[in-house]
Amino acid sequence: MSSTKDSLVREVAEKLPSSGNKITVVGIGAVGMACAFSVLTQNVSSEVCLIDCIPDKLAGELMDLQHGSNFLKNPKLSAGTDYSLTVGSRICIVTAGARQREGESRLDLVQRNTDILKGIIPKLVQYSPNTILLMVANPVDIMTYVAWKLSGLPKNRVIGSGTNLDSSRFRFLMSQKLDLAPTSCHGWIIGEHGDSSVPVWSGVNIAGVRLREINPAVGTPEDPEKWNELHKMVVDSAYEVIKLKGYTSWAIGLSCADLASAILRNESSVHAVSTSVIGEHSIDKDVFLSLPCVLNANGVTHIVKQILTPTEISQLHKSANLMHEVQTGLKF
Ligand SMILES: NC(=O)C1=CN([C@@H]2O[C@H](COP(=O)(O)OP(=O)(O)OC[C@H]3O[C@@H](n4cnc5c(N)ncnc54)[C@H](O)[C@@H]3O)[C@@H](O)[C@H]2O)C=CC1
Ligand SMILES: CC(=O)C(=O)O
Repeated sequence: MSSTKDSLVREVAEKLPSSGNKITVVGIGAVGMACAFSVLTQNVSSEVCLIDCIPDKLAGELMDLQHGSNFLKNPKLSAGTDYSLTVGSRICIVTAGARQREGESRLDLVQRNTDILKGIIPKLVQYSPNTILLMVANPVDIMTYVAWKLSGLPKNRVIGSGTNLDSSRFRFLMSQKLDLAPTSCHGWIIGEHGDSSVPVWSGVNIAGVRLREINPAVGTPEDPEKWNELHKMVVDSAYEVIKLKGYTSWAIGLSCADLASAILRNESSVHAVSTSVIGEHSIDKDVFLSLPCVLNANGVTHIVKQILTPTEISQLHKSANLMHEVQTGLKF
């Protein structure tokens, strides 16, 4: 007797195994789930695979998302500890790792998270040799360098979420000070995603009107309006949120969905992401830091040659030197 399904539908052609826009999220803690949720609710991808080392948590998160399928666009979801599930991923978002406890800096996590990546990156590349790695675990610039080394992938396909988040925080804070929408406030934070990040005050503008043309002291200690406090608030943001709720999640999840969308849609849009910066702005260290990058289906294909002031270049060099110093002591 034929099954109900066989009586209902007749196969006329083979189903394709994948949508072609599969995203894997490794590490399904607060950040990983915020990434997955943002990707799904914003229709960035219709196929999401979750990987972690805790089977029950994976099963629970998978069921919870599946129960919401009717309110999404019928996504194909999978989850497990077995990396064969990740096969054919266009993007792998790597959030697995320890997070800062209150008072810890991102750099304090470096060896712990390097050790974790050793067990993750080779397996991702084994099952998805054409993938783009989007690194999120902290300290993200160094983890991006480590992932590049462990993966054997070309540099353009190993990207760190970098200061896309810091730039968003900056633009939000600007919007509060000017009573304008964040998307109308233009400003870039480059360098380290962390304490040595660099605000590009020389370029901060609204509708092409640079704030430095109105007030040449913007972003300097001499400024009576103390605009430079905005950058301090950006640097303090993660510490503040971690103190209040234990971790940060929603903004980084949205930031990663924004980056994944640029890649899958082959947008060639410009984002502050962590990339190899040796040779940029005379940096002579083999480190990854954020600069404005053109993102598309081949990862980072161009770096925007931002015109920086001598102060901004010197701050960027400090970021690069710090990353290099920490990298030199790494065991991997
Ligand atoms: N780049 C950025 O802008 C941001 C980075 N982060 C970083 O993201 C990372 C994750 O943060 P949370 O999600 O809050 O931490 P969490 O503790 O909530 O989640 C981490 C997850 O990783 C999993 N994991 C650990 N080792 C693993 C392994 N070997 N294989 C697979 N899964 C493994 C854990 O089981 C857990 O589910 C941290 O390093 C944090 O500092 C957090 C916010 C922003
Ligand atoms: C934790 C972290 O890196 C952030 O929220 O910026």
